[in-house]
Amino acid sequence: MTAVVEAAGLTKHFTLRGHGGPRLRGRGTRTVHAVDDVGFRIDGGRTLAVIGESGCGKSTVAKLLLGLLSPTSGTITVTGERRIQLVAQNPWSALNRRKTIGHALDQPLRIHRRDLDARGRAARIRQLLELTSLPAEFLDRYPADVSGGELQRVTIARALAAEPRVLVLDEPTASLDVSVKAGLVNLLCDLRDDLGLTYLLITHEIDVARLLADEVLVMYLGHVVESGDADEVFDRPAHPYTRSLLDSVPVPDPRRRRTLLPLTGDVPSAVDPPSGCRFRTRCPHAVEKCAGARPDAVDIAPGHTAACHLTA
Ligand SMILES: Nc1ncnc2c1ncn2[C@@H]1O[C@H](COP(=O)(O)OP(=O)(O)OP(=O)(O)O)[C@@H](O)[C@H]1O
Repeated sequence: MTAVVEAAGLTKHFTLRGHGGPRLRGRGTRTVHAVDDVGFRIDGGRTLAVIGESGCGKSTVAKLLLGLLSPTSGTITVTGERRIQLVAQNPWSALNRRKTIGHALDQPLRIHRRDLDARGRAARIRQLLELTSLPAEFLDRYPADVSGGELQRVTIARALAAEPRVLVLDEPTASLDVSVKAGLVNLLCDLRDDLGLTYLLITHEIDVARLLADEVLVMYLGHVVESGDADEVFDRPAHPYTRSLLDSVPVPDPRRRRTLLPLTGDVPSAVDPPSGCRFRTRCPHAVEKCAGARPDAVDIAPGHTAACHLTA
């Protein structure tokens, strides 16, 4: 396996200046620890899911990969040509309501496939619709004429027009009904396998991560608290945060139910994160040591690590 995406010591701090913001409570400069010393790799054709509550740094990792932000320190690299596309949560905001779907698909081809003439682009557009299981008559329709699930397929088709190797899927199913979610997840699996795509999936939907991910990175307040093979992490979570996060999701299969440790309270501010283990202020098992040094990631099983003083 060869790594297509690799992050090492990846760190992004945002500086809040002046005394205008409500978070500053006065003058001076504060630092938002959005992403701190994060490392991972995604091999070609694989899916890494980054999971965690809102504010844990998932979108910041995605923006660093897309090159929309530059790291404060550390690196995030993509091998070969940097062909990465984003599939965002809200397909309505990603598309121009006044332009047809045909236009939305033609636009990226004009930029990324200069080798194609009008006829070549029309053929490629038909292929893109087929790839995403959309009918050819969609070409003349407007975003308002199709359902949310169909529109998300259009945004996937549009992303594919740029011939990417890597797709960043940022909450791709969050705006969709449960009934259309499964179809979209299946489509994403098929596209990955047929086109050899590599995915970075950002989600707070554990069921979607379970279906799509090969590997999982669990983030809490900018830190990676657990990572590894998806089945291993989901079936044998080692970090108290992962266990609580998974316990917050209803599980229909009683064999998969664990002792419930649901999350209580909110994620603390990333401006002044807790010392040591950042989860300690909400952790039911926290002991004095947890406020001291940041726990190192230790091996739980081959390819499965957790950063908790109590599992070390
Ligand atoms: N441009 C910015 N300036 C200041 N702080 C920021 C900025 N972008 C993100 N943050 C902060 O960085 C932290 C991580 O945010 P991020 O959006 O990456 O989290 P997330 O896990 O993706 O959450 P969500 O699911 O809500 O998008 C949060 O505390 C957020 O407020």
